[in-house]
This record gives sequence, structure tokens and C-alpha cells, in this order.
Amino acid sequence: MQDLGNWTPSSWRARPALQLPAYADDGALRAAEQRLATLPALIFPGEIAQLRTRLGAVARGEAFLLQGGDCAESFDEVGQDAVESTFRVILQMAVVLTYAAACPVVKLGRIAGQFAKPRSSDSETVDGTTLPSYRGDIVNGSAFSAAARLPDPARLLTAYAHSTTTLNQLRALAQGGFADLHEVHRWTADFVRTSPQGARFAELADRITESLGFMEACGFDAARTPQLHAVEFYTSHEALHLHYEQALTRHDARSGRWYGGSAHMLWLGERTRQLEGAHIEYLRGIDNPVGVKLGPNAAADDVLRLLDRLDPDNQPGRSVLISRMGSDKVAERLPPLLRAVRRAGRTPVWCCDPMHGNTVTASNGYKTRDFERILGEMRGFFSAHAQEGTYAGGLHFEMTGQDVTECRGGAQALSDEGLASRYRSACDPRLNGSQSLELAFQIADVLKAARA
Ligand SMILES: O=C[C@H](O)[C@H](O)COP(=O)(O)O
Ligand SMILES: C=C(OP(=O)(O)O)C(=O)O
Ligand SMILES: [Mn+2]
Repeated sequence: MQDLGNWTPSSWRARPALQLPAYADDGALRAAEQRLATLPALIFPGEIAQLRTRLGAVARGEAFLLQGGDCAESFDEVGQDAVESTFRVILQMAVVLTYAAACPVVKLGRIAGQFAKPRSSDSETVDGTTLPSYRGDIVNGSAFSAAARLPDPARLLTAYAHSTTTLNQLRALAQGGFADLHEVHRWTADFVRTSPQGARFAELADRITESLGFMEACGFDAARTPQLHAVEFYTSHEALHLHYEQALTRHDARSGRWYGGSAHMLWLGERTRQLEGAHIEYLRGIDNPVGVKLGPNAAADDVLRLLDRLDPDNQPGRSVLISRMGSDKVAERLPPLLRAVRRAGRTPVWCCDPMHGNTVTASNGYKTRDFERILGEMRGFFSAHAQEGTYAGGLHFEMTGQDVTECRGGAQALSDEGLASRYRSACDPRLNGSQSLELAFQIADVLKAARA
């Protein structure tokens, strides 16, 4: 078993911690942490071990990882629509990829806990008024008022409550009949059904339905094949708010290991991955699969030191490296990292986040991303792996199943003016349901070619 040295769930507190809120009332923070520590973990060790096994298959090139969801979940949107629509689009994307590339797809939501946000600036100025930045619903409110922006420790408990609600809904959707492959036609949202993507998906769904009918006519017993009736769906979020993560850390008496009980998988962002920092210290001691984002300034040596710290035994399925270079930099910056990791004999999952290196400001002030640049980084990621003889293992998207207008382009040809109509994200722009499906068809072609 990995030697954790002097690690404890609270050893991160002796290290410099970036991006954490400064609470005015220490007593209220401690009370919230103590309350959380008495509540059940959201995710249990057996489920975490199962995801490690699935990601191990990705690391070996036998499966593909699809990770996606909101940039920042909102307390106001916890409920039927937002969760169900994102779940159904992830299912649709996964079916498109599985069908095209005949490759199992591991489905991992940025969901049921994605409430904490790192920011470039501590404050925001609007019309001459300066207030603290919004840092995610677990910390403060997105409304531009002094009261909303005050960090409130009671939000830690609301985040836990909302995560349990969402997780309960996800478990029901994944296991309760909705995800049955015989229902594949029902997964399309109404606004997508009439789009070119909707039509393309309907054709694919017809082929799947026909194949199932054919196989059942040949005597294949679908009723005895659980994989047709339910899906494995896992959760993840950025492990930014360490007070929250520590309070949900649990010891597993059976294995003797510690695990983060807030999600199956946890990752660190580009801004909090300092080797000697608090966030890496926390992550190294838990047994979950863990990820690290890598931006264009990551050096090969940094990446190897991070793997030494997080995954010293080089266990397939433990570490996920998520590159987010930008479409204009991926061809130059990613190959040296792939080469160094391969030469060191390391076997992390390599995943691409084509969102965070491609954020721009539209002419009317909206934070946005271009569909073509997202696609461009994704293609650059596959090319870099082909060039280096490594496996392009997965993709990480900021997306929603809803009909929002936050990213430009795609078949809908969303323009700067179009962004204003339904821009709902409190942080970064997401692909909408139709853009997400369009992207899945594009990736399917690339994945099929890469696997051939
Ligand atoms: O989601 C990631 C970050 O929180 C986000 O990209 C930061 O955005 P900012 O540069 O507006 O702070
Ligand atoms: C903060 C995020 O990304 P990054 O750390 O890559 O900027 C994120 O995934 O929301
Ligand atoms: Mn984001």
C-alpha cells in the first residue's frame, strides 16, 4: 500500500493554500465543518474502486473517458431539468462515441459538487463599484451586491445538501430505466430533435433499435443483460474548497485507506497545482482517482514531479492529466509533455479540456468560446498523441443539456448578438445540448480513425 508519510486529512493546513475564501467568522466555519464531518459520505469506497478500474482500462487504451458538465453548478438550478438534461446529453454523446469507435465510454459528470471556482482576480468592478469576485455557490452568491458576495460558511452545508439531491437524481436516472438502451430515442431534448444533430442522432438510434431487435429475434436475451438497461455514471468536481473536502474525507476500515467522500473523482485546476501547495498535499493522501489540469506553461519536469507525488506507484486509473493548452498552442506544448511522461514509463490517463485555453471576450462583453477552436484543440490533442505514440484517452467539456447561448459557432452559428438571449452561466460559457451533440459526432470520426 502507498506510504503516505505524515499525511493526514488536515496536513494541507500547514501548506500555502491559494484561492480559498477568507471567512469573517471562524466559529461559523468550524461549526459547518464539524457538522459536515458527522454526515455520511456521498460516495463509498467500492464505487471509487470501480471507477479506478474503469480508468485503468482507459489508461491501457481499452476505453475512452467522457467528462462533462457545468463550469459552476448553481444552487438555484438543482432540480429536475438542469440535471436530467445534462445527463441525457452525456448519454447521447457516449452512445455516439461507443457506436462509432466500438469503444467503451466511461461517463463522468462535472456534477453533484462542482460548486467552487478559482478566479483570475479577487475582485470585480462594475460601473465604478468594486466587490469581491464570485467564487462559486459554495462560497458566495453570483449577484452583484455586497451582501451576496460575502463568503458564508453556511453555504458548505447547502452545497452538501444540493449534491445529495443531484446524486440521488443521477442514481435514479442511471439505474431506474431512463438509461435503458431501448429508450435511446427518448434521450433527445425537444429543441435538439428538430436540429441537424437531432436528425443524425435519430438515424443512429434507429440503427441501435434495429440491431437490438435483430439480436433479440436471434435469441439474445436482453432481459438478462444488465448493461443494456442501466449505465455506470460517476461524479467529479474540482477539489478547490479544502475545508469542505477534508470534512467529507473518510477512513475505510476494510482497506485501511482514506478516501474523498464528496465525489468519485477529484481534480485540481491550473491555478492550485503547486507541488508544495495545500491542494496537492490533500489530494495525494486520498484513494480516489485524481486529476490535474495542465496549461500551456506546464513544464515536463513539473508534470513528472506531480505524478511522483500523486501516483508514486504508477497505478493505471489513479491519475488523470487534463491538458488545456489552447487551440493555438496544443501542437507545440503538448508533445514534449507526452514524450517525457512516456519515457518515464508513466501510464496516466491523458484527457483534453478544449474549453479553458480557448476563452475570449465577445465584442459585447460576454465571456465566450468558439466552437471551431474547441474542435481545433480536440483535433490537436489527437494528433499530438498519434505523433508521440501515446493514447488520447478522453475529453473534458463545460456543457449543459439546456438550450443556452454561451459559446459561439457550431451548426447553430451563434454570433456575438445571439449570446445575449439565453446566457445563463455564472462563470464560464458552456456548450449547449445541440453543440455538445454536434461535437460528439465530430469526435466520433476522429476517435474512429485514431483507434483504427
Ligand atoms: O472555471 C474556471 C475558472 O474559474 C474561470 O475560468 C476563471 O475565470 P476568470 O478568469 O473570469 O476568473
Ligand atoms: C477552473 C477550471 O479550469 P482550469 O483550472 O483549467 O482553468 C475548471 O475546470 O473550471
Ligand atoms: Mn470553467
